[in-house]
Amino acid sequence: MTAEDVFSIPLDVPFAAVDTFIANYQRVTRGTGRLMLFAGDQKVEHLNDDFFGDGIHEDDSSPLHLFRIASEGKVGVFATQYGLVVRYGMDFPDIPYLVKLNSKTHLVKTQQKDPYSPLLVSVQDVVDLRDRTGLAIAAVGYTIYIGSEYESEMMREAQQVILDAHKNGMLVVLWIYPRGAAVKDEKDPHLIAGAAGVAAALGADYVKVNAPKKEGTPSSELLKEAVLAAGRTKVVCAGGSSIDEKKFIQELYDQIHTGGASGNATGRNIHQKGLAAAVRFTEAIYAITVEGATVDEAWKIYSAE
Ligand SMILES: O=P(O)(O)OC[C@H]1O[C@](O)(COP(=O)(O)O)[C@@H](O)[C@@H]1O
Repeated sequence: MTAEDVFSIPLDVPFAAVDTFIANYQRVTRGTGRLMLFAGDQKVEHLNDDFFGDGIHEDDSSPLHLFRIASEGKVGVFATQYGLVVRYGMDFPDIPYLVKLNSKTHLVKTQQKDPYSPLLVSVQDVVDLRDRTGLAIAAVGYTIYIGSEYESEMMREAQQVILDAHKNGMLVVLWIYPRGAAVKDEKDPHLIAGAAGVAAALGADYVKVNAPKKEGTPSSELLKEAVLAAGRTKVVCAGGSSIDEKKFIQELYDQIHTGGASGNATGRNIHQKGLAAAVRFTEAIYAITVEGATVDEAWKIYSAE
């Protein structure tokens, strides 16, 4: 264990919120610090492309599928937008939630305009919902596109989100993507490490980055620079489009055990499956991420009918 692995409560969590912060951390990581984040924010991010069409199970065509998976599967935290939480949360009170505070669609391409994704809902709205309903809203999330001409506005909002969330005992996951006309290679390992460093400087608990890529070096090796740059902010990697399950499990294992990642943020690879397979895949991912399973053990969990 290094000095970076030690769980410490950030100093912007006031005394009155410390117990809530610790309880949320314990709940979403089972006390391991490793986060299995089930990403269900693509209804906005990718419109219906991720939910309907070739290779996507028909179960995925309704938002209910996301909630069923999060409820029946093994998930550290389920990330989705505020509107979905208020529409379905009454039927799924046991899910640990992360409310994604900003989102944008993919219709306007970065060649047309630099991305900007302002807040849709405030931390206070989320706190009010949590306190009024008793839902287990353990965290909030925010996406920053560094390199965009609007990065300063997103950074300022993200900083405020962290202050407000910590004041209320909630964890914060920042999604940070280098993106926009100024960015030549979004997956450049040095740039991804820069994104991880931005999250550390803002005081995020977790940062979600894309897995770095560079010809000739395994991605998990490249990830080490980002994990070092992030320091006490823990790094989790994005899932990406659906791939072969065994390959996914191996990549995740390598990200954690070679790259030093503290978990994963996975959407399509889970929810594009039918309910039973999706639930089994959450169990396999959870086993690798939180329970220290090997690739073979996780594969057995997924492939057992
Ligand atoms: O596993 P997935 O489906 O890639 O989801 C992980 C995350 O990546 C996103 O899909 C966004 O990624 P992009 O902006 O690169 O498309 C988020 O919506 C989601 O939280």
